Amino acid sequence: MFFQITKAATPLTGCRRQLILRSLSSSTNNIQIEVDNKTGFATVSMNRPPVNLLNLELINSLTRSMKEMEQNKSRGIILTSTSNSVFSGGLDIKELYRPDVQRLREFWTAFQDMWLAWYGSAVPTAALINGHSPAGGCVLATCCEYRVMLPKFTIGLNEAKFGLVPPPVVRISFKNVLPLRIAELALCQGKLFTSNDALNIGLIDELAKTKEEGYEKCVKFLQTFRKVDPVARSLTKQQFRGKDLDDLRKGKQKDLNDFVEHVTQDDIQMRLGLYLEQLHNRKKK
Ligand SMILES: CCCCCCCC/C=C\C/C=C/C(=O)SCCNC(=O)CCNC(=O)[C@H](O)C(C)(C)COP(=O)(O)OP(=O)(O)OC[C@H]1O[C@@H](n2cnc3c(N)ncnc32)[C@H](O)[C@@H]1OP(=O)(O)O
Repeated sequence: MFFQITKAATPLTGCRRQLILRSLSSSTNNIQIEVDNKTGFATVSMNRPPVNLLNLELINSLTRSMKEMEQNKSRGIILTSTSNSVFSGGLDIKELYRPDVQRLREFWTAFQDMWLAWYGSAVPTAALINGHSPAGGCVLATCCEYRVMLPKFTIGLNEAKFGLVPPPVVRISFKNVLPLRIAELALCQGKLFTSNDALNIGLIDELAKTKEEGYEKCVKFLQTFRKVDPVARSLTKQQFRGKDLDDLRKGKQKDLNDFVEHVTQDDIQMRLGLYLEQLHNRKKK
């Protein structure tokens, strides 16, 4: 993939000059990448209005972005969104409801690959959670090594609430961040935590009042690796996450078959249909 590089001021950091890297091969422009001249850190912003739902195309763009930044020897990545109120609304349920099975298989394979790329990234990562982050949004945030969140939003894995069983790939990164008992209870309850509660249980690392402050906190975290050898850092991270990554790599086909079998069940389809309707009618009441 090719990037067009232009210099511009960024809304994130006021007048600090940054390189804006815009994906040319993505016809939807669903990701924006900015590289800070001073720090060399890249900000990857999900840009799929209105609520950054993870459809096949956005998922593929996220995977490609990570691979390219690794190839470019990026020194750190901040994942955020261009929205003012949503980090990511999670999976686009339209991908799961009455699906074309071939596309559903492609969709879940892409999600597995995105998880492998972000959870296993060689580059240090921080999530700047500038809005709600349910389900798939929470998975992305927990794939990162550090989380800074803005107040009065929610984050968590709420799948159980609408009748989905979170597959292993969804549980693992959550479990990597939280004590096991809290993770188990939260998953069984389908609980969404407020920013404050997320801080109290350790689901996020810091709160920030504004996106700019959150950005600075992410930068500060990434800078903690400045004097660490990048290869040693990356191999050490692999030692912690390697088994999880290997388990999915080895079990990819089974995980895919389980996912498709689960999602295409009549009962699950009915629940997904009801949930979509509920979301659509939410504001009419
Ligand atoms: C045994 C192994 C097999 C197991 C297989 C299990 C499968 C599970 C797999 C993976 C785990 C991950 C699952 C998910 O991510 S599912 C998605 C979960 N997400 C949610 O529940 C969030 C729902 N959305 C919201 O709560 C809100 O939209 C919001 C807080 C994100 C944003 O609120 P707001 O800004 O007020 O926006 P709107 O609510 O107005 O939404 C705008 C627009 O978007 C539609 N919409 C919202 N979320 C979704 C969604 N997830 N999928 C599809 N569509 C969505 C919403 O209906 C509006 O559209 P409109 O009605 O047409 O205007």
